[in-house]
Amino acid sequence: HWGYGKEDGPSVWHNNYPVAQGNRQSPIDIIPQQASHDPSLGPIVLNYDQCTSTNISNNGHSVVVEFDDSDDRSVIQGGPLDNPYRLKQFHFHWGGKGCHGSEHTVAGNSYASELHLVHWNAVKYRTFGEAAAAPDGLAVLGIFLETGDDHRWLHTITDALYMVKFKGSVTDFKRFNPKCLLPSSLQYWTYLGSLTTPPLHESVTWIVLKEPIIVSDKQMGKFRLLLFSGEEEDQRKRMENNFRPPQPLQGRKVRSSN
Ligand SMILES: COc1cc(C[n+]2ccc3cc(OS(N)(=O)=O)ccc3c2)cc(OC)c1OC
Ligand SMILES: [Zn+2]
Repeated sequence: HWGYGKEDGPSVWHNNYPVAQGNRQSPIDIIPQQASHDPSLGPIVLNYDQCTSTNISNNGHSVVVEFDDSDDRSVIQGGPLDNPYRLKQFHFHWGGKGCHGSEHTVAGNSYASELHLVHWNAVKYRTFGEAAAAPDGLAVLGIFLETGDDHRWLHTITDALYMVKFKGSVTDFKRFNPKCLLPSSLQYWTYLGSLTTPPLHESVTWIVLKEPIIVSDKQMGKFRLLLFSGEEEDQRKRMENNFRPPQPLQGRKVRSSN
């Protein structure tokens, strides 16, 4: 199976997932000066108010908050998107103590962590899996986390992490509205890419916010109490550095909202 270690990490994923060497892989290094400003790019609109989070779990790669995506209560639309895309889950990628762990980088600089809100095109496709295999199936909103002061609302998530320490653990996590994790500006970069973990499907319209949110070292430290390993495994492997490094741009254009 795949992971983030020396033997099973991003450098060998192509053995089982050849698309890893495809021409629209993610993440990428975003170079702001090379992004083309596109006045036709409208603002992104997030309707998360009826948000319907269901549970929080440790899938052995990250911590994931799932949503009930049986209707259009939580959607993202506008910007580069032709349809509303339905929120399915969000999860994080982070580094080791004091190291950086974001997936996208900005002019070669990485942030402490990166939050991904994963949405699927329920107008054109019947299921997430079907959408995940289609070039316009998914839209992932990426938000950088930078260390500084405590984040007022991230506690709701970090306080629940002890309940999902081991791979395969899941617990109820209701009525969490991810709107509280957004920065003040929704200015973004957008480009066509892929899932950043296997199966690495090239089905993602990426929308990466320019403004990071600020979280404390202490809050980031709680993510590192999670384990890649299951309760029954004898070696405990701390969950950290669960990020894929930037991939070749392959001639793609990154567009910038104004
Ligand atoms: C619910 O069904 C699926 C769940 C998943 C779980 N999954 C796996 C990998 C993912 C990688 C992701 O990559 S990221 N880091 O770019 O956001 C996002 C969501 C993911 C969700 C994958 C599927 O097919 C690809 C599914 O359809 C069969
Ligand atoms: Zn991700």
